[in-house]
Amino acid sequence: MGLLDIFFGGGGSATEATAPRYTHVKIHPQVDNGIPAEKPGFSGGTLTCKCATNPVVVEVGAQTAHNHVCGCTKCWKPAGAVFSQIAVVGRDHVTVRENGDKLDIVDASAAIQRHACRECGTHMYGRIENTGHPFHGLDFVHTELSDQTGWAAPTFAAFVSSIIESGVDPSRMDDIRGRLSEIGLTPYDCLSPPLMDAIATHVAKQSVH
Ligand SMILES: N[C@@H](CCC(=O)N[C@@H](CSCO)C(=O)NCC(=O)O)C(=O)O
Ligand SMILES: [Zn+2]
Ligand SMILES: [Zn+2]
Repeated sequence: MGLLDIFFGGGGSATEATAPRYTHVKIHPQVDNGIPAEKPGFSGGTLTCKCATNPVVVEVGAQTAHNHVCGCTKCWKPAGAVFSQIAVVGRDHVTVRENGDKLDIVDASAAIQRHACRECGTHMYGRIENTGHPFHGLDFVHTELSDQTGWAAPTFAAFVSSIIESGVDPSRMDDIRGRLSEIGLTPYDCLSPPLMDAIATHVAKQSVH
């Protein structure tokens, strides 16, 4: 194979379909069997915790944005999942509707204060109270807690290397990154480039040059 073949994909036709190689690798129930389609015009729904009785219900009155799977240790994951799935929405669109007395803040010192059901442990929304934070004004929510369909689909994977901090064997990382790429969730070890650029822009505006 010559240099041009390497650059231009010699050895296979451009239309040749590549069979998925990593279907045995599980990421999160919302993405393992196909990512549900986002609906144009979708305008929100309700999130319900996992309690069989008196669940906490939170209304999210708008479509979410920047949905992603997150490998960090802080975001809530359903049982058995290696990643969480998490999106943002304007804080003004998040309202606790039922059993809010069951909510506790997981870690008040964290940038994102995660309000979790103390009985089942589900994180119902994460709020940034620091007005200087680049994402102040946005709440973090897990739309898989909703029965409605049409929420923003995840588009990338964040904090992928951080899954090792939760106990994943480093030898699995090639397969996990392979699976994420295969399903269209480009893996990053921090946030996606547009979000990192937004953070850097915020920091640049705050600093005096
Ligand atoms: N390696 C750490 C990373 C934790 C981290 O920085 N998480 C991000 C993303 S959470 C949603 O995408 C973050 O912004 N955290 C702020 C916070 O959690 O308050 C780890 O895995 O713990
Ligand atoms: Zn609960
Ligand atoms: Zn996270």
